[in-house]
Amino acid sequence: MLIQPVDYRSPNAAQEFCASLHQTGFGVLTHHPLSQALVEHIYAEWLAFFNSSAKFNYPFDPVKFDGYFSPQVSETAKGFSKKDLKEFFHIYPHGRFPTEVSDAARTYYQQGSALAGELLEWVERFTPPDIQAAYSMPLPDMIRHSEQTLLRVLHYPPLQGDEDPGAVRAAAHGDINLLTILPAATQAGLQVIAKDGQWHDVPCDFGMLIVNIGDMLDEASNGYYPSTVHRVLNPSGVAATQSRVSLPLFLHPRPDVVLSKRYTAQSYLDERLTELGMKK
Ligand SMILES: O=C(O)CCC(=O)C(=O)O
Ligand SMILES: [Fe+2]
Repeated sequence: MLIQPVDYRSPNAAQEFCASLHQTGFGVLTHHPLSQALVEHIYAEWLAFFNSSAKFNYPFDPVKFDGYFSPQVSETAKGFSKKDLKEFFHIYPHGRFPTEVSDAARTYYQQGSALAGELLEWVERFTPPDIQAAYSMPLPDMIRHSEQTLLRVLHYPPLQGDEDPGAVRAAAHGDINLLTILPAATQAGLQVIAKDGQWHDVPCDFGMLIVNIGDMLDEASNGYYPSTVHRVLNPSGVAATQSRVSLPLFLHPRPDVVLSKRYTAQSYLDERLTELGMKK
């Protein structure tokens, strides 16, 4: 297995976890503080939301970037021509939130952001001094009072058999932000690419928390923490007839934060969203 799960409660958790992030761009935590019951509640009620027409009342806002993104407006990964087979809803503190669901996802936003902030402290602590010296500020300061962190509720619909050949649930991509935390989804399918170019399944036992480095942290750490390309495969067999729901939280710095000599968080995000076809 490429990625060894780390028990959040273990005395060496921070060190082992950061070693995994350094080596693979990914880390997996067991026995972490996020409530599995809360996650399951969100999966169930948002699946019902995606299966209803209420979602159309919240069309995505091209400026604020909140709301419902249909499969027709979904992302096209960098270097790909087909849109991913997914629909999703973007939750921001300042954005719209459906009246059809409970506030569970809002609660998760708070708790997930707090945990992601703690994991960013771990990352800071286990950054080698020469790399750390180039951070424009300590990593936890980059997210202080940030309003940019994004909770995405993702629905991959059952496959109908008439999908565009070559279209996949999530084509190979790197995340744009600092750090992503992702509870194990309702189905397997997430894979990560290793240095030798082989694809590996990411451990996804229900209850695990998957964490990965995004491009902004790769940029700020000069590649010490690599943003690793990952994808979600199309299922076959019975799983193809079922939905997959997942819940990535993308930890973002404030827009003015300097990432490197080349980029602020804002200039980096603008460039990447343009590449994704999400910003004109
Ligand atoms: O659905 C998943 O398991 C991963 C989603 C993902 O990689 C993304 O939205 O960036
Ligand atoms: Fe991703």
